[in-house]
Amino acid sequence: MLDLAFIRSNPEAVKEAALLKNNSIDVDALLAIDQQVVALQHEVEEARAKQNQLSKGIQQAAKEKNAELRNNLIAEGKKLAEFIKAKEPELNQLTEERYNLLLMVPNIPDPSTPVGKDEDDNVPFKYWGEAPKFDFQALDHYDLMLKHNLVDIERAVKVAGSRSYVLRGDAARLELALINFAMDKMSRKGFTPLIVPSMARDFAFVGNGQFPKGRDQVYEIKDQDLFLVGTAEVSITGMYKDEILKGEELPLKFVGYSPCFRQEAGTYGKDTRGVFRIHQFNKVEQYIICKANHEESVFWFEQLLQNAEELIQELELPYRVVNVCTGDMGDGKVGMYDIECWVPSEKRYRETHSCSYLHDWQARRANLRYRDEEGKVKFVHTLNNTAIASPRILIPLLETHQQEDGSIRIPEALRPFMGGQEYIGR
Ligand SMILES: Nc1ncnc2c1ncn2[C@@H]1O[C@H](COS(=O)(=O)NC(=O)[C@@H](N)CO)[C@@H](O)[C@H]1O
Repeated sequence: MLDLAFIRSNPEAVKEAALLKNNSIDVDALLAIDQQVVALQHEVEEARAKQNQLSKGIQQAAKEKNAELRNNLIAEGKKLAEFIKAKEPELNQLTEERYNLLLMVPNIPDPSTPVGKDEDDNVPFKYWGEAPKFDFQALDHYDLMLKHNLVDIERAVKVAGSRSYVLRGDAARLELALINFAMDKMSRKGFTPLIVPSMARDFAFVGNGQFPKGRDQVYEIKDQDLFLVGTAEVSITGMYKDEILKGEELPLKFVGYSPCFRQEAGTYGKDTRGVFRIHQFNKVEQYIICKANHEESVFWFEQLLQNAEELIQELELPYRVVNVCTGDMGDGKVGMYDIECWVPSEKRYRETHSCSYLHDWQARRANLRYRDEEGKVKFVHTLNNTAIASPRILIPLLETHQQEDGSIRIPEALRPFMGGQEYIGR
């Protein structure tokens, strides 16, 4: 959510952002409702002020035993009370309408964001590692998993329906190793490890921006104000709601693990082979709450990206980083980088990480605030990036490190988390 004062004084900038982000918000309609709310608020406050004066006058008239004046003033007070009673429902309804429109207003993208329609317009700006050259018939991740009995999709589908999977044997151990590898490295970087709820209340999804627009992607717990999170970002965004943090305790740096659940509505038929796009997966999430300062946000944006790059480099996976364009970045982002790992079987890069900074767009929605050194209460800035998301990361990992004998080399960095094991399938 943007500051209403900013929208009032910069309608054109907001309209431009909406256009760039394929966002259909009608800024003029929002401002028209806003003017009605302000006018009505003014009328009701004036009436209340008059009521206060009248009650003083009534007391005074009673003291002076002036019954006629007292009765006139009481009658006037009744008329005012009726006026307020009549206006309040209209004021509440318009205020709610304005709030619901405010939730649909996109953030202003940073000028460095490429203008574009969709992911095809994202701009790669960094490459790392050489795509492996196999002098043997390389297998894709699903065939590798079947070969080593590392997955059971049929039985998973029996239990949980489409886009589900069972990881078996060393794949199950590999996923846990990857989660521990990420949590361990990020903890040593001073990020506080969290294991957060995968169920959260509506306000947390409004807070991170998943609601109202992305409601169709979320599983709901029947008859409770609880929904399954698609990312620990939702749970962490909700944790500090309504608190006022001390400036000196910022930035808060979290590395949060949670199972993640996504309906993947609208992706029918896409990425149906293997474990690329599934309804439940595990993710280790980097999350920053920092002071409301653009330079500080940009610093952490680069840091979160670098943290993820270090993890991927230790996994010895070739990747590239793309600057996500305005049409693909979503409403809340000021800036967004995706990391895409090379997938040999597809001979292309595929997204494995997504890094964003949002200024105070989430903080306004979730009411996350801090007191700065001058004692002023402000909304914080928030940022997030994937550290590791599995099993998707297993795809480049298994394919890239497959050997001619069909075994899979476990990267050095992961071995301590796999009991020192060096290969799968040997
Ligand atoms: N349906 C899915 N199946 C498997 N992995 C997924 C799925 N959706 C997302 N992921 C993984 O989770 C990563 C982050 O998801 S994201 O929506 O892009 N971004 C976020 O959730 C942010 N909170 C940063 O992690 C993706 O890059 C991908 O690696």
